[in-house]
Amino acid sequence: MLFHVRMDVHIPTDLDPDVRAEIVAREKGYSQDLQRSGKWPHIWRIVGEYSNFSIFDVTDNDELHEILSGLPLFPYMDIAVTPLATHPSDIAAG
Ligand SMILES: O=C(O)CC1=CCC(=O)O1
Repeated sequence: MLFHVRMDVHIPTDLDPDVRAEIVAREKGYSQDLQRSGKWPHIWRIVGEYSNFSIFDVTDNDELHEILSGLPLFPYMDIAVTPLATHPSDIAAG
């Protein structure tokens, strides 16, 4: 199942810089492992915002929830999930 996910990051400005750097580094590793596995095939920075648009390719809602709630930055994010279905005009879908 494909999902479009928007993540808006709001790290408190008073968070210790070393703690912030450690969380952001863990986030990168977590994300890149999932990208390599094929479960997170796209991630795009939204221009001018500390936000991203991502595509997830997972088995079901529960797997997506597990992945998103495991993000090191999860406590500092607003997340919006949109499930995707095949468009009848998509030539790639046949
Ligand atoms: O910077 C972001 O958009 C938050 C994020 C998600 C995965 C990652 O590496 O950073």
